[in-house]
Amino acid sequence: MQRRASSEFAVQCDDLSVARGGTRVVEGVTLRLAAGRALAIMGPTGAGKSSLAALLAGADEPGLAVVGGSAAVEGIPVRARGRKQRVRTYLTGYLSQGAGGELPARLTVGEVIGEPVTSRDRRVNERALALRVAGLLDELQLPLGAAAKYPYELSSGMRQRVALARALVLNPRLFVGDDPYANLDLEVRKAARDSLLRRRDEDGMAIFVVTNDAETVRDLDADVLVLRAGRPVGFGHGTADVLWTPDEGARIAS
Ligand SMILES: Nc1ncnc2c1ncn2[C@@H]1O[C@H](COP(=O)(O)OP(=O)(O)OP(=O)(O)O)[C@@H](O)[C@H]1O
Repeated sequence: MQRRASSEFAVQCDDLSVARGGTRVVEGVTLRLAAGRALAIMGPTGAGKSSLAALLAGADEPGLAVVGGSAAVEGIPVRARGRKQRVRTYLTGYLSQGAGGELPARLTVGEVIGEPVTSRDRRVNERALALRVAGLLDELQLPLGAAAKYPYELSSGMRQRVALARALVLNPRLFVGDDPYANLDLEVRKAARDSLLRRRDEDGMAIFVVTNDAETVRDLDADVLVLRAGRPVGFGHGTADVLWTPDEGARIAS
């Protein structure tokens, strides 16, 4: 598939509202994420963080829909269907919440990682793909031999890294990661972080993460948007200088 020129913003939402199964779970979110930058969505459980991430990543979930305002990824509206939708999902790497536990059981790890490529292009150069998969395994500190194994043969931390490799295999313009370091111990977490940062700094990949971990925010030098019950209640750069909406400011001070 042809790559398009990157647009000014990897993600642009204006007064966006999102419903899941008919219930509004995100209300009135306006945000910008530029190429080469990172944005962290924070907030308590049920705030709508995963719903927003899934919508922007183009998750295949029938009940998830824009019900107000607009959102675009790399300039392509998320409401667009057909070819535009395919291009948008091609440009986006998505690591969903719990992705490591939901890898296709019947594929080998090599096939799992390569699937975003093989499912889009049947005439793939197998050798080039095998090299790309091997490069990702190495980068994420997985043994080369893991490519021939099945997901159930790996630890949960290894499966999480396989899911991350799969999200990165198409060299996305936007990475959407929902709790990306779940199940990773400190050492491999550093490898995962370095892969994200290298793509951000060298290729201009934008990073959109759902996390409540201040260290992750600091590592990524991320802007922060805090959601509560679907509504934006705080915004800032890093966790130290978040500007709160008046209601939330009073709530936090009290
Ligand atoms: N698959 C689903 N179908 C319908 N409603 C859902 C689904 N998943 C989540 N919800 C609902 O959507 C709302 C927002 O949930 P969401 O998972 O987006 O929040 P979250 O901030 O990511 O929470 P958490 O930190 O617990 O993952 C919640 O009320 C939740 O019950």
